[in-house]
Amino acid sequence: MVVTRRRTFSALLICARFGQKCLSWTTSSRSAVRFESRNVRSSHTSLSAGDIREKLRAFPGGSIDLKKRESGMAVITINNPARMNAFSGSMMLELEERVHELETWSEGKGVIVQGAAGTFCSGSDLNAVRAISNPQDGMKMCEFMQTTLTRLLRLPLISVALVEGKALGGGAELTTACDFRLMTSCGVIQFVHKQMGLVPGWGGASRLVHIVGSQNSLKLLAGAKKVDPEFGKQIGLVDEVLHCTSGERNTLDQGEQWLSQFIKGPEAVIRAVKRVVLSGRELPLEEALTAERNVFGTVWGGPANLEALALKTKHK
Ligand SMILES: CCC(=O)SCCNC(=O)CCNC(=O)[C@H](O)C(C)(C)COP(=O)(O)OP(=O)(O)OC[C@H]1O[C@@H](n2cnc3c(N)ncnc32)[C@H](O)[C@@H]1OP(=O)(O)O
Repeated sequence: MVVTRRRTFSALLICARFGQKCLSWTTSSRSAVRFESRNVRSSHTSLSAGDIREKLRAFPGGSIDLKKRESGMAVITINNPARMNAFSGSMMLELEERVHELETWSEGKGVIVQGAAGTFCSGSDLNAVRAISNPQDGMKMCEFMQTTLTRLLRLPLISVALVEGKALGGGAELTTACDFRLMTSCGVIQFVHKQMGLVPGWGGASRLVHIVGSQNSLKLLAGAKKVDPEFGKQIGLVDEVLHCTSGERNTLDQGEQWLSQFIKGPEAVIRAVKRVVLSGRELPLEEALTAERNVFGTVWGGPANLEALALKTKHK
């Protein structure tokens, strides 16, 4: 973990070797984030992550399952069907472990995040929420989930949230921590926080503004508006609508088929694509341009590039 204290947003370091440490910046006097090509760590000096782990561990149930395929596609399943895939405390901890596994998976190209048993995720487990309902614990839980979801979004893999059934509260926030959102025709994304007397805290509001803009975000958050596939596509939250069929397998097949069009080819190139988009999304232009050059250097003259040149590839 790297903690560099600064008073402003501006400290930014770009190093030449994108393959290892690439970029790091500090975000405020209270927190620091290190962004590496394969790793993100966040630490708030006034809040201890250690004791929230203990508290989260006290709320077991469900699991976060990860399957990594030889094709370079992984599937994360939010698995707690008895509670509509709500996040228990132990599931929050497990998600962090699964994200770490993906950070160290050098053959990976894509990841699908889905819910078990025909629904996506109903947010945090309300039983755990009741038990840690003081503001300090709430903020620590948010810090923990923000860090994990930021790391999920920054994986060098193209990520897809596969929304079958309902994505509510923290479940809606989770969808925004993926590059794309696919939704079955009977799916719903709803930021129900306002109806719970809350606002998003897992980073979902900040990411939502980047995806759909502030006007649409206000509508979704202040109106706790249900997003069906048609409205989702209209505002740019949903990238593709899938058939609503019975059977989880079928929906996953559709999701995998959709994602496979973007992860064809060598992993070095796919991961480089994700990295240049990530730096464009997260960095000021000058820094993004430098990062882009550095990533370019990792593929220029590389095996895929040389092969394409040898084949005299034409783009008809
Ligand atoms: C980060 C901030 C947050 O995430 S705050 C949490 C936001 N989420 C919510 O408020 C979801 C509340 N739940 C609901 O609205 C409904 O249960 C939904 C998800 C629409 C499903 O409705 P329905 O199909 O009728 O099933 P149901 O209500 O009988 O639920 C089945 C069992 O699942 C449980 N469940 C559901 N959601 C949660 C949750 N978030 N935490 C804990 N348990 C949950 C229900 O209580 C129900 O359990 P049981 O069968 O009564 O034992």
